[in-house]
Amino acid sequence: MLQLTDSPPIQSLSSVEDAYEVCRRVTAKYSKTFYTGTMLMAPAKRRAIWAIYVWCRRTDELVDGPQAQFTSEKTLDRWESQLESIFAGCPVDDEDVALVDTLEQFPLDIQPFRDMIAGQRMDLHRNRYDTFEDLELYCYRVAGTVGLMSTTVMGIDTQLQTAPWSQQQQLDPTPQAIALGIANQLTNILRDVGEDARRGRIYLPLKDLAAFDYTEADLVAGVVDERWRALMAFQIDRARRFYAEAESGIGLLSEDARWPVWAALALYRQILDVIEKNGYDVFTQRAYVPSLRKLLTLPSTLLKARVL
Ligand SMILES: CC(C)=CCC/C(C)=C/CC/C(C)=C/CC/C(C)=C/[C@@H]1[C@@H](COP(=O)(O)OP(=O)(O)O)[C@]1(C)CC/C=C(\C)CC/C=C(\C)CCC=C(C)C
Ligand SMILES: Nc1ncnc2c1ncn2[C@@H]1O[C@H](COP(=O)(O)OP(=O)(O)OP(=O)(O)O)[C@@H](O)[C@H]1O
Ligand SMILES: [Mn+2]
Repeated sequence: MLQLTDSPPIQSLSSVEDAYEVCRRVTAKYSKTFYTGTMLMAPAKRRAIWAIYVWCRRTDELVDGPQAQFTSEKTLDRWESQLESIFAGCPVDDEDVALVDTLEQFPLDIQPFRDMIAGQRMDLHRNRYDTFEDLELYCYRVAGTVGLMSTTVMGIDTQLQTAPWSQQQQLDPTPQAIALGIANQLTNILRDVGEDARRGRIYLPLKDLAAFDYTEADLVAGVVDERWRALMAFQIDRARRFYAEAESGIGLLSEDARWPVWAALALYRQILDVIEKNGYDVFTQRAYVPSLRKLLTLPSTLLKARVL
């Protein structure tokens, strides 16, 4: 598991190549979907995403990982200081070396990284969300921000920027990048309802539960009945609407980024299909897309990347 080092800075940090290899291994281990997406990318962009993935994973692990019980606001303050150091070109530990190198090649803005930490601060103090608007802010912070980081690395199609008709078109894919992050986070929340409830967290908006006459006690008990199925169908439909919004922005990305993003979108969205196939029982079984199914999905995403 990833650990945030409390020890004094390591004197001899790893080489850039070794740091990227660590990031590659961590991405492959913790997210087969995103690792698959990165393997469709050009090498420089692929390893930059690995470096960002590891920073995001370490940030999430502070509040979600095995050391979470020791994490306080001060821990996140220290992590934010380490972030400032990285953006100043000064790595503190081995994994930072890869992100420092990435920052030398891609003009990443520090704000989405700060917003991600703000999202983790919400997880420190909050384990219920009354409305979808409350939840949407959380999803922006922990996932929409990843869309912004990733888009900077993948790049926007400059030919579109100079086309004669470009003034009339929306050429900035920021809203769609954020939408894909939110869609992924909503999917992750639906997949992990049982796991999160066992840790005392309910991300599903309480107003949504009430609208389907389903209680927090039902959720903690893992009740799967007509009320639960209707509530989950409503949640899945909303997540799919965010995926649909994201799709409209992929064509604005650099050509070499479109297939990886179509692939990552399609693979993650398939988790929703598996939840439906499992009868919405996210309490006793974890919905996942088998590796073969992931591979069989790739050709159709390549076609979409070329045509749409
Ligand atoms: C192919 C590609 C560019 C992928 C980006 C990979 C990346 C940098 C992901 C970081 C994910 C991460 C660890 C974030 C920390 C907080 C967190 C855990 C967020 C949730 C991710 C779940 O990750 P995982 O499945 O590994 O977690 P489990 O432990 O298995 O639960 C999230 C669901 C957020 C994921 C959000 C994204 C990957 C953003 C996607 C958006 C884009 C790539 C923008 C595309 C651009 C346009 C115009 C559509
Ligand atoms: N956090 C987890 N808890 C339990 N099982 C997991 C977890 N992560 C992955 N698995 C198991 O690993 C296998 C692959 O699942 P999955 O594709 O979701 O892994 P992953 O690497 O987390 O992918 P992604 O995060 O992109 O969805 C499945 O058997 C799944 O049950
Ligand atoms: Mn995972």
